[in-house]
Amino acid sequence: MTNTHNDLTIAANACFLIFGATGDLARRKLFPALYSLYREGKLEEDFAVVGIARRARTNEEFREDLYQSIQEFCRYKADRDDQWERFAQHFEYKSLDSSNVLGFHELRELTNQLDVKFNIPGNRLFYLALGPELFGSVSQNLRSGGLLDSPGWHRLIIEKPFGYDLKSAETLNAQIHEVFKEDEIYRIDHYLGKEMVQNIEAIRFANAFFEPLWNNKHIANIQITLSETVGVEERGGYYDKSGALRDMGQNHMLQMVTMIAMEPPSRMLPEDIRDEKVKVLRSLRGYSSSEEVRNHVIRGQYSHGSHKGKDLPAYREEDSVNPSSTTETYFAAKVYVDNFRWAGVPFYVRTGKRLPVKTTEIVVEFKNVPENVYFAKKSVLQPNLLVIRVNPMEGIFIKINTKRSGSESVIIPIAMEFCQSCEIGHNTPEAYERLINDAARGDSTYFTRWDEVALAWSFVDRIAKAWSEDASDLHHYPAGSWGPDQANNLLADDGFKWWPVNGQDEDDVIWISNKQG
Ligand SMILES: NC(=O)C1=CN([C@@H]2O[C@H](COP(=O)(O)OP(=O)(O)OC[C@H]3O[C@@H](n4cnc5c(N)ncnc54)[C@H](OP(=O)(O)O)[C@@H]3O)[C@@H](O)[C@H]2O)C=CC1
Ligand SMILES: O=C1O[C@H](COP(=O)(O)O)[C@@H](O)[C@H](O)[C@H]1O
Repeated sequence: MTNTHNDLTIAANACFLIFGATGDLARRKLFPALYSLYREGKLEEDFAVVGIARRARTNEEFREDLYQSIQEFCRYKADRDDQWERFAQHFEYKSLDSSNVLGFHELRELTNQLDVKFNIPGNRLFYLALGPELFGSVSQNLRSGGLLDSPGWHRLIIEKPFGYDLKSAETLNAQIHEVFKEDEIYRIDHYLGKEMVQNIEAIRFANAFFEPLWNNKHIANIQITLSETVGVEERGGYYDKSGALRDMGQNHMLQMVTMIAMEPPSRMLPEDIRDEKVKVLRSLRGYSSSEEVRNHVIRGQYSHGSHKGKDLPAYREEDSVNPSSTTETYFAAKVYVDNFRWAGVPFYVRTGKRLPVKTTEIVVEFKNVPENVYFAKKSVLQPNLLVIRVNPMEGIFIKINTKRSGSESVIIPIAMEFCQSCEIGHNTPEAYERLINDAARGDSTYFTRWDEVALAWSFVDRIAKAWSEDASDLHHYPAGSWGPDQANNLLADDGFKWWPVNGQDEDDVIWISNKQG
């Protein structure tokens, strides 16, 4: 296997045009990412950023918003010193309505001037941090307004959701393709920018003791949990139309399944990796009938509850949510990848809002040794686990069995943990930081290609269709709980259980960890 990922140290030399520059995503993620890249030398002095939105802002006001966003959300804090002044002078604001081509000619003039001012060879990175209804028209306006006439490369980063279902995604894709070629389109799935999701490749392909066991002969099941403590916050309007399956399942969840299940690519090149991911998506067993869906997918919606003593409203009481909504805020599914490697191995996946803990974790449960011939009378052997902790804690642990020291044959489980975030602390780049840097360097490995998106929608659409026909299987769970009990039966029916996240509640396990305290 050849590793041909681009050199991470190359600095971007481009004009970034951020559409939606006064919005939540820009403030919480994009500006902090750009500042971190600057502090780390991945942006040098030959770049410019134009923030675009409708509301009026002077450049000074925009730079003040930028400063506040960095103070609040960036892993580096800024001082109002020369370095800050140098950084801020790369930012300009342009007020325009993106759905209308009128302002785009002026935008082109502005970017041409910035090219000269900052010695940029016409490279353009367009970031659409806008509502999805604007993605198509903005792409068209970029062309009509002459923004694609500059020398250099032109790339489009597009936010999720990429469509609402396969049909709408196809329409959107066709609109964008009228303007941009596939290799110029960078569809964001920010989970692919997370350190430990990217680390899956290394864990699998750089370790002699994992890859030979990475198949249905040795793996009993895979569990992926994306749990959130938050509710829908200010996004009730969007979320009530989307639900957990579209919001997290179609993208982040299935992307993690592909990273775990894909075959080793022949080279670590974007297209080779994406080809392997597509094969996994093609192998997903589709559930079509209502009965199949009910047997394999559990959905839930949070009702009134509490978390850490705080009273929490029901989903139906949240702002901009239909009071009789049947939108799921939770789903758990048993997924099969029907190929030679994974035949018969269930992938149990679950995600939900208002669960007890914020965590993203992947558990690989290995099959037991053939027979517990030696220790059965005294000990119950626990399965070996490999646990990849993605979020918020980053790291891995493995759980193995060993003889209790001094005993004759008492077997005890030991968890050996490497807490990566404990080692490097705030130096872990944020997902958006990596992804913006990758797009600026032309590395599309951790962005989703159209065929991945389309296949993921095909899988999700069937479930969504069955659900839309009959909502009687929507279970209500108290906010602050682990979701509907029915999700436990998915595993119990196969003789498994959800492993506690973060290794919590496992009193009998001895931990060996680099964590302090
Ligand atoms: N926020 C988040 O954490 C995440 C967001 N996303 C996606 O990112 C995108 C942006 O989300 P978010 O920042 O939360 O949304 P916001 O509603 O906070 O921001 C929307 C932005 O778009 C601008 N805008 C809206 N209409 C126009 C228009 N016609 N012309 C120019 N600018 C316009 C708004 O500014 P103004 O009103 O001044 O025009 C504002 O800057 C969405 O697609 C969302 O789904 C994806 C994952 C996470
Ligand atoms: O894309 C989304 O992701 C967030 C969770 O992201 P994380 O990085 O904090 O785990 C989720 O809250 C949101 O609903 C969804 O749109």
